[in-house]
Amino acid sequence: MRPPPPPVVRAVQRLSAALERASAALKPAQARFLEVSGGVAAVALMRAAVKTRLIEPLATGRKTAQQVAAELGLHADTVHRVLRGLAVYGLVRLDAGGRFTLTRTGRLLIEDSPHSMAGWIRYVTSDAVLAGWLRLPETLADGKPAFNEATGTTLWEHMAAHPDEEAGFARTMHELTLLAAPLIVAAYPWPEHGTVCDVGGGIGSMLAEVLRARPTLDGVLVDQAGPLAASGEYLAARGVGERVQAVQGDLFEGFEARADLYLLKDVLHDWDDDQCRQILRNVRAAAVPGATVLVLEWLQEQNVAAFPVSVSDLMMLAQTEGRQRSAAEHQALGAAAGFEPARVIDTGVYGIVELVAV
Ligand SMILES: C[S@@+](CC[C@H](N)C(=O)[O-])C[C@H]1O[C@@H](n2cnc3c(N)ncnc32)[C@H](O)[C@@H]1O
Repeated sequence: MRPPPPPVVRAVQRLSAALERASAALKPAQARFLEVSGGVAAVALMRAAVKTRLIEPLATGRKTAQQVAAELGLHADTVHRVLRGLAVYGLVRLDAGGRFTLTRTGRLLIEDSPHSMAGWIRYVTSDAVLAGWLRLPETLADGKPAFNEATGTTLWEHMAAHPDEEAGFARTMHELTLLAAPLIVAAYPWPEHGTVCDVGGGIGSMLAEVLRARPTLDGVLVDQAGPLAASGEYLAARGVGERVQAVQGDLFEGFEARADLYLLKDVLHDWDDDQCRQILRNVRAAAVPGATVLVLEWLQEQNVAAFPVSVSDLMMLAQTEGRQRSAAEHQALGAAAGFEPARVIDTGVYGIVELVAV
């Protein structure tokens, strides 16, 4: 039998086993940490790809970085490195011969492709939105709206003063709304007759899908001048232009729009509770008793961390005065403005919180 190792050797062995266990435990944590913090690179790469239309040459087939660079007049070595980075995030594929292929996710970066989300990347990486994110440390201390404090203006004033960004934002909302609209349309028992009014309805993306599903419904679209100006062409292209009345109105000053059903999709999440009550009071003032409001929002429970709703809540924190709320919170806001709660329908993406005017 071999003599036991001296105490100092046993101590070293114990220490090294402990270190090995610790490093085995730490490695996945470190890997996860780097993966999460690498998100900044993913967003920066997507922004560069949209701005230079980097992905578009790949729409016609597999290409090397040299071929992409030649088509776009870009720097070939940098194109290779950036496309290789995009491959890490699954937006393109890279083969051993140095050729890149577009993936279905990457295709969403192409302007004008079906379901393009290029506008979303433009918006979330715009200087103004980034200024809101960068102000978050101060907002943690004082709770003040990050965007407003960073830019000295609200998101909506900023949009009105920058028509290009306003059009880009409307397009972004349009892209996002089209993703969820089929689920929302399928989940709710829309009436056959009457009028649906989309309040803060942007260019009418949601309203158009409801009207297409119910050819005997009419529509009213309430929003500010910028989105309304773009709505005419869009609604006509969707074949519902003749059934929609556009009403330029302000959420806070009130508007005249008599309807059986009002939609508030991704509107209340932009505002604080007092502002939400004011908006709902103005909808109540426009409505008759018995009219229904559908609040269409991603629903956030206080103690549930979930994607995408909790990330959307942070976007609201960085960009607006609002937040994502639970169904019960929407019902409480509605009760303060003259609405009774009715059904809550989970579409799997959006919640539909039904409120009835009393
Ligand atoms: C987050 S977007 C939602 C757009 C649309 N409901 C959708 O889901 O695609 C908020 C909308 O509220 C509109 N809005 C913001 N402030 C407003 C105001 N004071 N009066 C009327 N509309 C306003 C914006 O123009 C924008 O279209």
